[in-house]
Amino acid sequence: MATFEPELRLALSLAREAGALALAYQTGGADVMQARDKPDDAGPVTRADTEINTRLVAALRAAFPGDAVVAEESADDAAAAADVARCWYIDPIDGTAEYARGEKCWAIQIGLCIGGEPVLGVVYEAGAGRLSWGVCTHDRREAFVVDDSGAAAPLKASARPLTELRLVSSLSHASPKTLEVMRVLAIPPERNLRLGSVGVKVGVITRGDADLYVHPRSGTKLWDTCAPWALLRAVGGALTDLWGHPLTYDPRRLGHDNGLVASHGAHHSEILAAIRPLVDDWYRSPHG
Ligand SMILES: Nc1ncnc2c1ncn2[C@@H]1O[C@H](COP(=O)(O)O)[C@@H](OP(=O)(O)O)[C@H]1O
Ligand SMILES: [Mg+2]
Repeated sequence: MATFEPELRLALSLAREAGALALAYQTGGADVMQARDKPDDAGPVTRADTEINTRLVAALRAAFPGDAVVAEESADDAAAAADVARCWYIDPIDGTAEYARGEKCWAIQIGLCIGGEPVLGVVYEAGAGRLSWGVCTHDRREAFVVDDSGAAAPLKASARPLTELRLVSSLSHASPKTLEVMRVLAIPPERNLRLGSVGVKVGVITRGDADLYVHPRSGTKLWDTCAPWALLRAVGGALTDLWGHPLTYDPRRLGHDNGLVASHGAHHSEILAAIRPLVDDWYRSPHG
């Protein structure tokens, strides 16, 4: 039986350790965080991103030497993972822009894909004191959220009807296309919660506090979605590109160039159908 207990235990302890380091640096202020911009408009990076990246990659390689590890701040060698069945995708800090501004909506994300399918995910929102984990395999389907006191509760997505959908969307990478999505789905502004980090946004759906996350543009990468998608799969949610195609986890193609639609699952196909005329209008054909 594949329960992935050793993998889960290690990922949880690494995430907690990394979260403590990131919080210590964030509390230290700008001089300690050392935020700078990556080349080619790739967004900000801080000392916590690079140091946590190094620690997580080393620990996972040591514990599981046969596995591939693809991590945001050392992704130049990602293509070498293409022929390895088990691949970890690591985002040392997702929502770095928010982290560097001293906000709370960022997360340490550790995900494991097997044969291109996310089976295990840990998303630690250290600033918010919330750690979510999920395992979704043939033998085990479980997802929990644990607070800093250690109290754990099972994750459970909502099944709010199409007429009452609550949206989560990007804070730092907003797109005017989101307003068009809100118009066709009749979602008023007060039902659009804007937050940093894919893991934080998907986390809101896995706790039933929102139903839908749309990122109507490129820019997210496999390490942004792997761990959150494992959580969402475990609670019966859905995640596709804007056309409804499943996401592919091939380390030779790191970008989700066709956007993201994550939902509680119950109305995913209706949501895709409602936004399809917009999507067709935005792009002549799926690219990437
Ligand atoms: N248009 C875009 N350009 C660059 N990066 C983008 C992007 N849209 C999303 N991302 C990346 O996707 C992640 C989630 O974005 P957001 O928090 O806005 O939802 C962030 O990862 P990092 O914070 O790990 O760099 C961010 O950099
Ligand atoms: Mg990220």
